[in-house]
Amino acid sequence: MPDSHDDLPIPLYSAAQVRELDARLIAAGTPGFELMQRAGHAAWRALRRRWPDAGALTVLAGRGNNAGDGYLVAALAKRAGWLARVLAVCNPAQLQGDAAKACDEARQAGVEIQPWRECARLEGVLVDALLGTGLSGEVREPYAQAIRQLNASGLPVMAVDIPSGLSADTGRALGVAVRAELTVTFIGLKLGLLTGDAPDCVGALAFADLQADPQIVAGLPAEAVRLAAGNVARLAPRPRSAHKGRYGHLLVVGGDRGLGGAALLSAESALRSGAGLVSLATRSEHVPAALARRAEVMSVGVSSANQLLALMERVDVLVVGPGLGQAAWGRSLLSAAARGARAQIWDADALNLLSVGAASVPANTVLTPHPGEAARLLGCDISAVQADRPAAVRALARKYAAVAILKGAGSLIADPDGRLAVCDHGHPAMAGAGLGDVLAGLVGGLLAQGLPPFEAACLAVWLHARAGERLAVQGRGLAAGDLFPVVRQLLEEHAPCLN
Ligand SMILES: NC(=O)C1=CN([C@@H]2O[C@H](COP(=O)(O)OP(=O)(O)OC[C@H]3O[C@@H](n4cnc5c(N)ncnc54)[C@H](OP(=O)(O)O)[C@@H]3O)[C@@H](O)[C@H]2O)[C@H](O)CC1
Ligand SMILES: [K+]
Repeated sequence: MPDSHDDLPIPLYSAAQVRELDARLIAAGTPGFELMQRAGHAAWRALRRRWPDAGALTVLAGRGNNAGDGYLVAALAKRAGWLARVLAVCNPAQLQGDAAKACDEARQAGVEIQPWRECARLEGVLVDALLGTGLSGEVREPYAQAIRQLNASGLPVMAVDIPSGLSADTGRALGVAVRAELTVTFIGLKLGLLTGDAPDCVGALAFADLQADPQIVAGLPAEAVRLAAGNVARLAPRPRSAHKGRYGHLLVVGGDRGLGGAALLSAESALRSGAGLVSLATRSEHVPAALARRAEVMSVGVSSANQLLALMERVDVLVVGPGLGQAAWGRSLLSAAARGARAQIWDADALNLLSVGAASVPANTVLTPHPGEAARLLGCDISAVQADRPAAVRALARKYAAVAILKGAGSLIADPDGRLAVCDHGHPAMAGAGLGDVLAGLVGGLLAQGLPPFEAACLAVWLHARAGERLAVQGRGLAAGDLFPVVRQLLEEHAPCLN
């Protein structure tokens, strides 16, 4: 396994699962202290790679095995001729088992071990070995104060296994969390390193498998998978005899008065992602502009549910919601769509109307809420959604018996059978108008080409996030429509159209 956070489909574990992995490896004959020594070496290697000339480090150590890792990093640094100090947040005499052994190793190497004080002098690279997967509940004092001091120091920070204060299961900062430049995590990638507050805390992520027996690791079911080129679905190459009838007919329903652009963005996104035919059912006043902008989209003015039902006869996939509004027009069209037997994507106002019981979700639907919409759908507040994003997206999938995409930092995809995927690509510049419309159209376009709902949702989220990332790092302001050519290019790279 590479020790860098490469674009690989790595399984994601909960804290309990990683502890179980630890126990299985030890039961299979690898002593716990051996694992800790490997962790110490992996962390020290990653630190030296990133800060080769630092020459000094200060470890902030707690009282569990996470601290043990930190003591061993200090011992290795000292032996390499670096200045190495450990500031112990709790009395080292309280250390037990492997952590106590690690502390002895640091002492024998000549590491200076002092009690941590708020006024303690910090120098060199700071090593966060306060809390790891043993964190439970909001961070207590004096750990919280140590974390605040570390974050305020302005010095480079490496987190051991997980930034202290970050929940390994949910990615939420439990009161306060370390903001690291680099996190070195061991044996199993934790789900909480990729979603929620993690993008603000983890920094660059390095992964070290500690030479764990792959068979033992594979023997433990993972909590989720990280989406990567290696595990997102691929569209089948197209035969030279391909014709548009083979790639689905998608209908976008939306665009109430003043909201026509959202629906058109979705339609164009579906078109650009390869759907065979794309229609747009919208307010009549938007039709001339839609035809002018995208003649390839068959735009039709609709004003009644019956008109929509007639259109639905001819299509394979529906995208309902972009610019739908929540007035009578949008309500009547959503109630018609809900009677459809086709695969559907419910986005934006379709979700808001769903949350007030204006319609019920048909089978084969993909829901694409952002955290606010998810909170309304679950009848809770947004802080509860963000407090445990994996639980929230799973609850949505179960409640509506649908595939659910929970957008936001570290987008999550769940299906009613319990599958869970995380996409840790993306960029803050993507928090803008229209990006959701483009994603909804992209999911629809992939469904129209025959991908099952969960696979279509995962591939769409991954393409959308990668495209946004590629554009944002070019330093350009990001308009939603800018994604179209980049998504197309990524699709071609990932799943070439021709053999
Ligand atoms: N399998 C692996 O991946 C390996 C992991 N290693 C390292 O081990 C840690 C996990 O070590 P563990 O001892 O289980 O737990 P921690 O070190 O994370 O922390 C336990 C101590 O933290 C205190 N604690 C817990 N919650 C809080 C809180 N909210 N506020 C303050 N303090 C808290 C807890 O105190 P209690 O009073 O609650 O007991 C414990 O003292 C893992 O992350 C890796 O770094 C191995 O080294 C290598 C293999
Ligand atoms: K830590």
